Amino acid sequence: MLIGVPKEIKDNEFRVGLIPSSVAELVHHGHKVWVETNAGVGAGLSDADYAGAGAEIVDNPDILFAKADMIVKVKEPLAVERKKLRQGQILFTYLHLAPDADQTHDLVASGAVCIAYETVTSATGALPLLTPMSEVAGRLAPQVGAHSLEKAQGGRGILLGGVPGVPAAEVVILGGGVSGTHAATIAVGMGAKVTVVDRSAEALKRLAAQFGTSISTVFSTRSAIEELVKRADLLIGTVLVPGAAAPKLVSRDMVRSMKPGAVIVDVAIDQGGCIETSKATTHSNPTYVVDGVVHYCVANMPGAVARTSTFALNNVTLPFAVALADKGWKQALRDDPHLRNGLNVVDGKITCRPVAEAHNLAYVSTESVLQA
Ligand SMILES: NC(=O)C1=CN([C@@H]2O[C@H](COP(=O)(O)OP(=O)(O)OC[C@H]3O[C@@H](n4cnc5c(N)ncnc54)[C@H](O)[C@@H]3O)[C@@H](O)[C@H]2O)C=CC1
Ligand SMILES: CC(=O)C(=O)O
Ligand SMILES: [Mg+2]
Repeated sequence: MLIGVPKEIKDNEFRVGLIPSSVAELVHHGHKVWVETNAGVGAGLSDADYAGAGAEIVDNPDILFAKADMIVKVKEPLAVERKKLRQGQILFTYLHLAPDADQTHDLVASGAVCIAYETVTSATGALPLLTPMSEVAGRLAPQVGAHSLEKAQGGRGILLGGVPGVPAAEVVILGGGVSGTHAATIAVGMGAKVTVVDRSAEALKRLAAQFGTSISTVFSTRSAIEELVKRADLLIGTVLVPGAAAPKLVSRDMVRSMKPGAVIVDVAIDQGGCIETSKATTHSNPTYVVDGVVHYCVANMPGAVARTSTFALNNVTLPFAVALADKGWKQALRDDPHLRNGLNVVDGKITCRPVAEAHNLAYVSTESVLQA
């Protein structure tokens, strides 16, 4: 199989779909890999590194997209990339389709086989291809939140950890899954007073066992969130319903009730965000202010630490990329029910129920596609 790795073109996205050791693995399995010129340079990976691993360096992304049997990327294809996809071509990357009608329509129209990292599952019910990036984004959230709380950034002028004699900031984290847990780790480490909200009793129990009394855990209800949001200096949104648009847990009125200069970091923005006033921003222009509250809603936070993130992502994506390349997509999906859950769109059909529901489009089961 010919595998194509284009350079990411999203704003300040420096990650890359395959690292040289992944390329070497695929080449060892008898595949050809084309990597776009400078695709890895933002993650500290040169064209020479890729050539040394057996890749061919290709200047023109149009040719790479036109020829490759499988495209391996990081972020969702932007409109110009979507135009280059073709019937039957495999696209293996993050997609986040539920909040993105334009992308969904374009992928349906392309006829491509679109497998989303974020809906691949594991035997434990986790999302193994989302996990490492949720770890990264969770760990970044208190860091960018602390920066946004600085006066020059429009924030309240509060130091997350306080100092002796002056209280620490109040950090409220909505969602205590992967990203929320990692956000709590860093916020506690910075000395903040941390509360984590989740609707899962299991998640709350796990958090209490992990953090003891260094955080508070709260069951997710509207009134609990209303009270906590008012008190928060930094509100971090990390809730997820897999495949679906994020539930809007914080209304515009709740945002209005926040302290002037408080900060929201909506990590869940890639699934549409869990705060009514959130809209996606970029690393070039990461924040905006609504009702005196600074919003940070960057949808590709891990791109900021591209080297760490690229390696972490490849550790989990490589076995699936190899299976897709070795067996072809149909057999790979037949053999692995967890990879099968990654299929979102194929041959013009939507095979991820939450995505179909989000856009009021027909749902077709992956199993029926595989039988055809
Ligand atoms: N902005 C960015 O750059 C990045 C964003 N993400 C996003 O972060 C989000 C979180 O991902 P993970 O932590 O891996 O998910 P996860 O599934 O590990 O955790 C989500 C948590 O939200 C909880 N939850 C769901 N509905 C809730 C509700 N109504 N009230 C309270 N809690 C609720 C779940 O019980 C779960 O514990 C996802 O949307 C993911 O795509 C991940 C990486 C990078
Ligand atoms: C998960 C995701 O959206 C990211 O890593 O950018
Ligand atoms: Mg206010």
